Amino acid sequence: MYAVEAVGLTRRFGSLTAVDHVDLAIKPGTIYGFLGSNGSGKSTMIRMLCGVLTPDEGKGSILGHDIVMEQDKIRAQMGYMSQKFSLYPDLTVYENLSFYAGMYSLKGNEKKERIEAMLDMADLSKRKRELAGNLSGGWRQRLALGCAILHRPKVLFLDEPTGGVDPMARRLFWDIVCELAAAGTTIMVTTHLMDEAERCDKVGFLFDGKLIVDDTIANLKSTLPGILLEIKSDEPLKLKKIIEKDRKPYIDMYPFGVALHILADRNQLEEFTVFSPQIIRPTLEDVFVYYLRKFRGEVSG
Ligand SMILES: Nc1ncnc2c1ncn2[C@@H]1O[C@H](COP(=O)(O)OP(=O)(O)OP(=O)(O)O)[C@@H](O)[C@H]1O
Repeated sequence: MYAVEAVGLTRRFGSLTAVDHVDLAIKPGTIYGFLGSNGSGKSTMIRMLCGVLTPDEGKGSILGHDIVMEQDKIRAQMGYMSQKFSLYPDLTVYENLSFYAGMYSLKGNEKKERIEAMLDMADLSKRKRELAGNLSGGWRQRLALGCAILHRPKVLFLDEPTGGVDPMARRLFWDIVCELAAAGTTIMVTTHLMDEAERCDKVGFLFDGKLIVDDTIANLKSTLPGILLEIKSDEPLKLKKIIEKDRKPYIDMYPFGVALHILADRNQLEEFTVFSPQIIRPTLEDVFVYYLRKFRGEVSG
C-alpha cells in the first residue's frame, strides 16, 4: 500500500487550473521533494491531500484512506506544517505544544512524555517558557515541526518548512526530517532549494499544475540524454548566440550562472573543443531545466 496516492487529482480556482490531473504514488518511509516555481500548484496539491481543500476531479488517499470521504481516519495519522507556521505567538513554547497535544487528544502521561520528547528533539527545553512570538526563525520552525509530529504521524506534509531560516538551522531541521524518515515516517516536503531536494529519495516537479518530473534523483540524473558540457563564460548568452549562429549540433543549450551548459551526443562533442569545455555531471538543476524545456518544446536535439 502506498503512503500517499493520487490519481488525476485536479483543483481549479475559477478559470485557473492550479493542479492539473496529477498522479502520485509514494511508498512508506520516502522523503518526497515537491518542487516547482511560485504558483505552480505545490501548496494546492498538499492542501488537497491534507483534506483542507476539496479536489474538483480525481482521487487521493493517505495510507489507503480516501482524502475526501475518510478524513476522520487520516487525521490521527497525518501531520501538516504549513508555510505560515501555525503557532500562537502569545503562548509559550510549552503552551503551544500542550495546545496541539490537546487537539490530537493526547492525555496524561502520554501527553507529558510526547511534549518532553518534542522539546528534546527541537532542543527547546531551555526555552519552554519563552513566548513563541519571541523566538527567532529557526527555533520557531522547529517548534512548529514539534507541534506537527507530537502525535507520531505516519505521513507528514511540510509546506516550505525552511523559508526564511538560516543555513545552520536548515541543516538541523533536515537532520530531524531524515531521522523521522529512517524511522518509517513518509514525508512530502516542498522546497525551492536544490540542496534540500538532493536530500530527498524522490522528487516531483510541478509546472503550471502538471507533474512533469517524478522519479528518484539517481534515475533522473542517469536518464538525462547525451553528455553535459560546461563552458565557463562571463557572457553565456553571447556565447550561446555564437554557437547558434555557427549552427553547431547539440541536444540542448542554456546559460547556467557564469557558464553555458550544453547537452550533446558523444559524436557532437568535437564540435565544441574550440571552446575548451569540461564534461561535468548533471546537477538536479540541470535535470529540471532539461525536463522543463522539453515539456515546453524548447529542446532542439
Ligand atoms: N484560494 C485560492 N483562490 C484563488 N487562487 C488560488 C488560491 N490558492 C491558490 N491559488 C492560485 O493557484 C495557483 C497555485 O498556487 P499554489 O499556492 O498552490 O502554488 P505554489 O506552487 O505552492 O506556490 P509558492 O511556491 O509560491 O507557494 C496560483 O496561481 C495561486 O494564485
